[in-house]
Amino acid sequence: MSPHPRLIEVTARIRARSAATRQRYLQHVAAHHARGVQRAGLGCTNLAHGYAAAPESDKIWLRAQHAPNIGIVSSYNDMLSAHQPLLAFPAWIKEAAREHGATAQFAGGVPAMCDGVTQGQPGMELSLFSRDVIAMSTAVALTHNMFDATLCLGVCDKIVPGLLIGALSFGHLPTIFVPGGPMPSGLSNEAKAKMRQRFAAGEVGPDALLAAEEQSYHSAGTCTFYGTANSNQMLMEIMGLHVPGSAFINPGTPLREALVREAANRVLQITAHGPDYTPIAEVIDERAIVNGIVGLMATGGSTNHTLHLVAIARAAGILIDWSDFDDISAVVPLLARVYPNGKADVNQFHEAGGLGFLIRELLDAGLLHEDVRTVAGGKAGLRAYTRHPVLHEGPDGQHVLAWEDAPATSGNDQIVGTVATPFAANGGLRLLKGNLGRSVIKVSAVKPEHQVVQAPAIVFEDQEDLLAAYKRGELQRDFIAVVRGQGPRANGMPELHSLTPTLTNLQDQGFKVALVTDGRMSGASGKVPAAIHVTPEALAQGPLGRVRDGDVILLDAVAGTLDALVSPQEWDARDLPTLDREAHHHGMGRDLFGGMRHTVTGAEQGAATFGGDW
Ligand SMILES: O=C(O)[C@H](O)[C@@H](O)[C@H](O)[C@H](O)COP(=O)(O)O
Ligand code: SF4
Repeated sequence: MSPHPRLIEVTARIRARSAATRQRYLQHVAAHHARGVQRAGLGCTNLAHGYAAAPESDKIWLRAQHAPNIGIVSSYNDMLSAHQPLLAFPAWIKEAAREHGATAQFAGGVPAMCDGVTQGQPGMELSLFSRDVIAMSTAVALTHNMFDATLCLGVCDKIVPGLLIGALSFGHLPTIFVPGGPMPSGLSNEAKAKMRQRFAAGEVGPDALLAAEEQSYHSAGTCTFYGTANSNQMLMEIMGLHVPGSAFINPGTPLREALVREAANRVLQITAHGPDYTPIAEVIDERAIVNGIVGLMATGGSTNHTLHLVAIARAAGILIDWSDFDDISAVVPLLARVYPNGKADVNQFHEAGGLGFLIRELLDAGLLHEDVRTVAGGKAGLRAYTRHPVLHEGPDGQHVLAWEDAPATSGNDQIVGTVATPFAANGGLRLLKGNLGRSVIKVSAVKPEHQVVQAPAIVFEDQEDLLAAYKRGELQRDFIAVVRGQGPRANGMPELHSLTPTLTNLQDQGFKVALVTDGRMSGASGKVPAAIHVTPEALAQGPLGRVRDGDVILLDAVAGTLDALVSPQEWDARDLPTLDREAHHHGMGRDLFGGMRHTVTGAEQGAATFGGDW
C-alpha cells in the first residue's frame, strides 16, 4: 500500500525544510564512517588504556581490531522502577558478544530522573534539562571511540530521548535500544487516580493514598499507564530501533533476557564489519520521524514528544514543527485506548495485540512509511515490526527465540481498534493557535463535551498557588487556570501533573475548567483540557504575560484555537509584567542549570540546549 497523500506531503516538506541541515549532518557521519574501525584511529596509549581492565580473552579481540566491539550506554539506577532491571543487562550483553567472537564494553552510565518521584517537587525543574544532560553523557561515553556499535539501555521520559540525541551525534554507529519492559499490573491507574481525587478533596488521609500508590507502583518495571515512558517504547518500535516486539515484555522473564541477548546478536550483524551496515543516521531519516509522529497520533501518545521528537529530529539534521504533528493528526485515527486515554494499561494493550497489531493496521492503510531501514535489517522494512517475539524449547531444552505474526484480529476491541473501527477519526494531539501564542493539547483523553471551554481566566504563577486557592474553596466555579512562568527559560518547564486531581474534581463537579500554561503536563495527564507548551513563554515576552484575572479565554480544541477575548486595542496596550523566577533558580541543584535556562530554545524548537549547528 503506497503511503497516504498527507504522509507524502508532510514528509516532502520536512525533507525540503531540512535539506541543508540534513546534508551537513550526513557529511559528518560519512566522515566518521570513512575512518573504518573506529578504534583503529586510536594511538597505542589510547588503546592500552581503553582495554586495560578487560579480560585477557577480550584483549585479544580488541587488540586485533577485526571483531566488532559494542559500547553499552546504560541509565540503570534504583530510583526508576523501569530502570532497575537494567542492572543485569550488561553481563548478558557481554556473554552474547563473546559467543559471537566479539566484545562489549560498558562505555558509560547516564543519569536518569524519575518524574514520578520529582512530580510536584523542585527536582521537576531539572527534569527537562536532564534530557540534554543525558545526551551529553551519552556522548561522553561514546567519545572513547572504541566502538563499532552502540546498545542504549533506557526506558523513561527524558532518558530515551536523551540517549537517542546522544547516539545520533555518533550517527555512523549502528544503535539498538534495549528496554526493561512494564511492571506487572497492580491497582488500576483509574482506581489510583480516583484515590488521588478523594485525597485532594479531603475525603481520605495520606495513609489511604500511600497504600493505593504502593499497590499501583509495586515492583520493578515501567509504570503501566501510557505516558512518556511507554510512548518512548512505541517510538523505538515504530522508528525501527528495537529488536521487534521488545517494547512491552515484562522484566525478570526468560523472554526479556532472550531479547536483551538478541539485541547484542543483532547489533553485531549490522556493523561496518559486515555486509548489512546500518548506521543509526540511516535509520532516523525523515520517514522514520514521520512514522514516529503517526505512532503518537494513533496511540494518544505523550504530549512531551511534541518537544522530544522535535529535539531528536534536530539531532539528525531534520527540522519539524507542530504544524507537522497537526497535519498528520488530521488523517491518523486513534487506535488505542490505554490510560489516560482509556481504562486499560500497557500489559492489557500488549495482550490485546499491542504494537504489532497496531503497526500492521497502519501499514495496511498506508499510514506509515513501510520502505524504511530498521535495525531488524533485511528487506522487510517496518513490516518486521508486525510480529511478536516468543520462546520455543530447543532440542536440549534451551530457549529458542522466534517471532510470530501479531494476531489477525484485536484481542479486545475496547483497547485496540482498527483503521475501519477506530476510537476517533483523528489523532490524539492538536496544535492550538491564537493571540496567546502556539500550544498543543492532547485530546485523546478529553471527552468531546470538554474540548471547547470558554471561561474567565484566573492567573497563577506557581501550581502551589492554584492548589492553595482550591483548599480555600475559591475555585468552585467555571474558570480557565492560566499558570504562567513555567517555560524552559523561567524554571525548566516542569510538568504540572500535580494539578490533575484538583482540576478533575472540579470538572467532575460539573464546572467548566481548563488549564493554559507555558509549562508541561505528564504523558499520564488526561481528562482536563490543557493547552500546554504555550510559546513564546511568558518570561520571553510571550503574550501569556498579558492575561489578567477575569479575561474571558476560549480554548477550542476542535477549531484549533486559543484566544483571550480582549479587544485588540486593549490587548496591545497592555504592559508585559516582569516575572520574578529567582526562587526557582537556587537550591536542589538548580543553581547548576543557569546556563541551560539561558540557552534553551523555545518549546516548538524542542526546548533544546544543544546547538545542532550543522
Ligand atoms: O510524562 C510522563 O509519562 C510522566 O512524566 C510520568 O513519567 C510521571 O512519572 C508521572 O508523574 C507519573 O504519573 P503519576 O504522577 O500519575 O504517578
Ligand atoms: S514511567 Fe515515570 S514514574 Fe514510572 S518509572 Fe518511569 S519516570 Fe518514573
